[in-house]
Amino acid sequence: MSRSITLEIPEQKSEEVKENNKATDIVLDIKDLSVYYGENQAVKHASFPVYKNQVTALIGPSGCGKSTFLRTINRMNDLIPIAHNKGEIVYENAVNLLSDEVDIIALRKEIGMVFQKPNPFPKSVYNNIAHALRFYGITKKKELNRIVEESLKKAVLWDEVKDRLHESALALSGGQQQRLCIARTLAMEPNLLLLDEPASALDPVSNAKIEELILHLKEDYSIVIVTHNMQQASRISDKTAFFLNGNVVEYDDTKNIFTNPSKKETEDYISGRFG
Ligand SMILES: Nc1ncnc2c1ncn2[C@@H]1O[C@H](COP(=O)(O)OP(=O)(O)OP(=O)(O)O)[C@@H](O)[C@H]1O
Repeated sequence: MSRSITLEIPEQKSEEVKENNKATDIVLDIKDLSVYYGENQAVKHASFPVYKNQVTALIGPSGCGKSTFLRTINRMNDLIPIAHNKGEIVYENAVNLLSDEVDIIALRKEIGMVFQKPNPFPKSVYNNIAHALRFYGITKKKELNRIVEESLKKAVLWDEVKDRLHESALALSGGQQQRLCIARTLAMEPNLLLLDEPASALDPVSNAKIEELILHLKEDYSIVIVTHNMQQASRISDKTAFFLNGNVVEYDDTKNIFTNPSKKETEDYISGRFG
């Protein structure tokens, strides 16, 4: 059962210490994480850091555990009765996200997730964003208007929808719906964004817009993205983790993974020899 403690993070050390200590640049430290569905082990002893203000890409063939890994971070897998896990996901050097004591609602506010298929609510564009804000107690119209506008601007959607705020979100194009889902997540002022193939269901133009948006967002957020698109991973990410059969075969700077991988399996995968 989750007790209602929030993800309060202790004060950071002085800027000087911060600069000299790489550990303070880590937003998530994954330590020996294993995830199971019943007897099936979908993630096997994963250990790697996720750095602040960077994009970390998770790549690998279908069924190798990427989505499971992502869903475990914001505890979406709690909803699957046969799922269980071992190991730790240490957030901001302070909280193990897998601990029973973590307040799941606070966690999901701080760590937002966007899925492969755009999933706007069957509500107006405005209310897609305002709905969750009201849930968190923001009810003043002026404040709601400000956050809705800011979030849509951050998601580079404002200009396209500012005259359609009270139309149904379902009338937007797929690419616009996905940027609305990103805006909805940003309205919660998250710290970390988890993106599960956010552009794969979209046309090339919308895909390019999402990529551009991700590059822009990493100035303010840390991002973990699952992608099947090798070019996309190499264009937008700083770090890449290559998953195979639940194992993290290789984790490195994206540049190294794509130009000089140290494992043969990685080389075979990125050169299209399997997957
Ligand atoms: N809800 C679930 N219940 C039982 N097993 C599951 C569930 N979700 C995933 N699995 C299993 O866990 C393993 C990893 O699946 P996962 O979806 O994490 O892989 P993936 O790398 O994200 O695949 P894809 O790229 O196709 O989305 C697979 O064997 C899959 O069948």
